[in-house]
Amino acid sequence: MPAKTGAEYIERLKNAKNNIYIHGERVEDPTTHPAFKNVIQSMAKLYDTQYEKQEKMLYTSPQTGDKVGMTFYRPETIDDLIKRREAIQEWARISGGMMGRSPDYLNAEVMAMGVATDLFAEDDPMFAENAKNYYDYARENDVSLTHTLIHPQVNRQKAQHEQKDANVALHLVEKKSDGIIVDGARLLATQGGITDEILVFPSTVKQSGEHDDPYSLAFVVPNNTPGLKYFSRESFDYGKDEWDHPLSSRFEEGDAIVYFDNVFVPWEKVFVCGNSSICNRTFLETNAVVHMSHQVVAKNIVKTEFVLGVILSVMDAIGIDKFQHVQDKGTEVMLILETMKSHLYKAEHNAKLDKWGTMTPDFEALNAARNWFPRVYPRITEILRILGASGLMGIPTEEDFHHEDIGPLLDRALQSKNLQGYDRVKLFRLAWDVTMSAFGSRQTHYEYYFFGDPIKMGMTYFEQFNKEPYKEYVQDFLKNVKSSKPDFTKV
Ligand SMILES: Cc1cc2nc3c(=O)[nH]c(=O)nc-3n(C[C@H](O)[C@H](O)[C@H](O)COP(=O)(O)OP(=O)(O)OC[C@H]3O[C@@H](n4cnc5c(N)ncnc54)[C@H](O)[C@@H]3O)c2cc1C
Repeated sequence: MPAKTGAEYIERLKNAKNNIYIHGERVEDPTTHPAFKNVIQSMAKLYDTQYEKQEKMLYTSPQTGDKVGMTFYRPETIDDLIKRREAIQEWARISGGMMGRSPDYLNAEVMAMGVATDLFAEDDPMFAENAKNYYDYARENDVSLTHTLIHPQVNRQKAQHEQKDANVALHLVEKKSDGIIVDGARLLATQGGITDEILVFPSTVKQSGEHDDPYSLAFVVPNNTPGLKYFSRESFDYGKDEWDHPLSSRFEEGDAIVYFDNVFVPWEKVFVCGNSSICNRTFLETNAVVHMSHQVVAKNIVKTEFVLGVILSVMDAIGIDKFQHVQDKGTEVMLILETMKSHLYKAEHNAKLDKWGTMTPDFEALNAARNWFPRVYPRITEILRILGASGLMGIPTEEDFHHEDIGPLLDRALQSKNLQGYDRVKLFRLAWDVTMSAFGSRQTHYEYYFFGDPIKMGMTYFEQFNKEPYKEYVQDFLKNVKSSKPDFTKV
């Protein structure tokens, strides 16, 4: 089946009748529900773009000859890697990088795990075959995915099996001849319920011991599998129009707690079954984390370009661009952008074929970028907030501008250096939605946490960093410093 269109994505969701709960009700049809219908339209736009820009967004399937999504592509050369990244950035531009779970993120994971399958075979060759088949299936059917990696946040000092109610977390209940039964809760699925299927994988950073084997699982199921439930958080799409909420009204992806109520998973959809050792190594040893980081860094470059554009437009609008500290803040964001681009460039141009023949970006560069961006994105939005000042609060709605008494007054009162009040508020509403709305705050939270706890990621980075050359460098330097060390044994 060729890559899907937006209409096909919507049709599948309508027919799937996934079990989603929000605001105290069960959602009958997410495609028409106020909390989901707008982001579903944005997802549909991504899929339609595949056909509007076929040259960039599609390629010929090696299996069926159909045109399939470029974001499933398995790169074999550096040019391939760049082609895939250009497709990623094409999608990211549609939302200003505000859709963290555009399908390319998990398509990269499915591709990597479907090719580098040796690890899954450690337990049973069937699991490796499953991973390979799933990549083929997802690519050929343009399956949209969410994923869930984390156990419930009960007591982080204890391993899962030590928790007071350990089986609150997703765990293996039973192995049967045709599959497994799993039960319990998992966190946190962005776009939970509004994709076709859900991937369950271990955390990218947290490690488990063998006592946690019953909680160490990797599998995939359709979202309408009996017993699978999504408990969505309150929606930040308040039903306002695009002018008032330019981002929240279109790109609010939602996050959901996932509950597996004795869910049956057929063996052919299982990749890891009760093996913490394999889980601990999954993301690194399959290079999935490398390909996912490539997507993330490419997407976050677009996001930084977008927010920098908003910052510069705000500066122009209120005539602050010549002030020293304002320029310095603009420079801070420009430096972040250029540094991210350098990471990406290094990652792509130092890419190497891995042992499975996949062109794999240089992880050193991507790992630095994925550890760094969560630390600086909050600063980027802080800068926009500081520069916007009261302008981020003086933002009447479009209806106010249409009111015959006050519209003309607002248009005059809120004028800026280069804009009439109406256009200046349109810009500042965007700045507010990037920074201060519920949607904007969640974006900052998302960038900080979505890849894992940045503190834990930073510790792993520190531990894995090759520190010896730098210590030796200083040792050599010290050796050459003229010294006359006293003989302390004689004192
Ligand atoms: C907006 C958003 C969207 C997300 N989307 C997804 C998604 O689609 N799929 C998915 O699987 N996950 C998703 N996540 C979850 C994300 O993976 C986790 O937030 C992340 O892994 C951190 O885990 P946690 O939230 O359980 O934090 P915790 O692990 O509970 O940490 C809470 C705090 O305690 C500290 N802490 C915890 N343990 C230790 C320790 N041992 N030593 C020192 N400090 C510690 C942490 O540093 C942190 O400050 C999302 C998160 C957010 C915020």
